[in-house]
Amino acid sequence: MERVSIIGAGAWGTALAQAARRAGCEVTLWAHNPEVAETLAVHQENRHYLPGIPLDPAIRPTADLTHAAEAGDVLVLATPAQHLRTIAERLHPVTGAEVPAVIAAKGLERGSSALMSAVLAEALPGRPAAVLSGPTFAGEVARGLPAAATLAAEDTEGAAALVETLGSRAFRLYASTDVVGAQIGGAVKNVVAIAAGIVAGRGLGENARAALITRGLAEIGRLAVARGAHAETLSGLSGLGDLTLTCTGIASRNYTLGVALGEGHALADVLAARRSVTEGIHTAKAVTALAERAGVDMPIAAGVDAVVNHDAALDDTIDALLARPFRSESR
Ligand SMILES: NC(=O)C1=CN([C@@H]2O[C@H](COP(=O)(O)OP(=O)(O)OC[C@H]3O[C@@H](n4cnc5c(N)ncnc54)[C@H](O)[C@@H]3O)[C@@H](O)[C@H]2O)C=CC1
Ligand SMILES: O=C(CO)COP(=O)(O)O
Repeated sequence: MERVSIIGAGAWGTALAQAARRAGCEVTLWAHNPEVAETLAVHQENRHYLPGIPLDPAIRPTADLTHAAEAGDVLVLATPAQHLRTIAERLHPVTGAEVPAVIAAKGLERGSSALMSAVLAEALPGRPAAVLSGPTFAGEVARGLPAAATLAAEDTEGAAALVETLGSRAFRLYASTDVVGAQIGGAVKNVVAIAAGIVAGRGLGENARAALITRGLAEIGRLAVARGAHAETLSGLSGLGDLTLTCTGIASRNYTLGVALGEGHALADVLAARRSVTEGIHTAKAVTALAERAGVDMPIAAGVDAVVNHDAALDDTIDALLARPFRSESR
């Protein structure tokens, strides 16, 4: 039986623990907060981040990172993106260099604008790194409803091996070698989802949301290709698949944040009422800086960054987007 350690017991880490159990793995689940590990052990339920879903009692919760690292022949990193560096640095001295690390976080690092694979290369050097990304709301995956995602690793055999380890009937994984494309799709869709939510919350209509999703995909594609991704990855599960889910599904934290902003609620009030992470806020800042440096036009991401990180007025930002000059659709 393969031993898998999931690092991060938020909604997604918990769902991945369930998926790995269904795939027949021995699973350890590390929680940053000892209280979460305790509730997982006592109730076989993640009452903090994924309430109401009974978990496989064979999942082994722990708050001891060294123990979790030693218990896994595969590590799945499911912390929020902004915490991945610190956790990976703590893992460095306690894991073997041969242990593959699968990045399940979706985001760019604030400040450096680095992809999670670049963060990992610095914090856990020399490790085979893979990326798991796709349209996967945690609650549905935890319940065992069917879902599919991209499992990308530069090494084809490594990707295929991880698909075998983590994939199952209800959690269908598709191997890819496009580590960059899978990460950019997964990270930037959160930013576009905030914009899609704003469109819905402001009552701008279904046409506007479809336009926003499509033009959002265009700007994700421009950045991804500029960073060396394959264009076709962006029409796959980690691109169009996740973008569609997150820009329409009411289980999305990013989309519902946008809806609330569009309805006129203040960002601080929405965030104060949430325990869970809304990745698009951080990634909006990071991706806007990255796009500026790379000379890639990303007006939707820049608009979201202006609203959520720089207090720009919503209606002015929407007006500025609508006033942009007409251009060829292929640009
Ligand atoms: N929830 C979902 O449906 C999916 C989430 N993801 C991605 O997975 C990542 C984790 O998201 P969720 O599990 O949903 O988060 P969550 O909001 O459910 O939980 C947040 C997690 O962060 C942990 N945390 C808080 N402070 C920390 C710190 N200083 N160091 C380390 N960990 C800390 C909390 O203990 C908790 O485990 C995100 O990048 C998200 O985009 C990816 C696919 C699906
Ligand atoms: O990544 C996700 C689904 O694939 C979860 O999206 P949210 O973080 O917006 O809830």
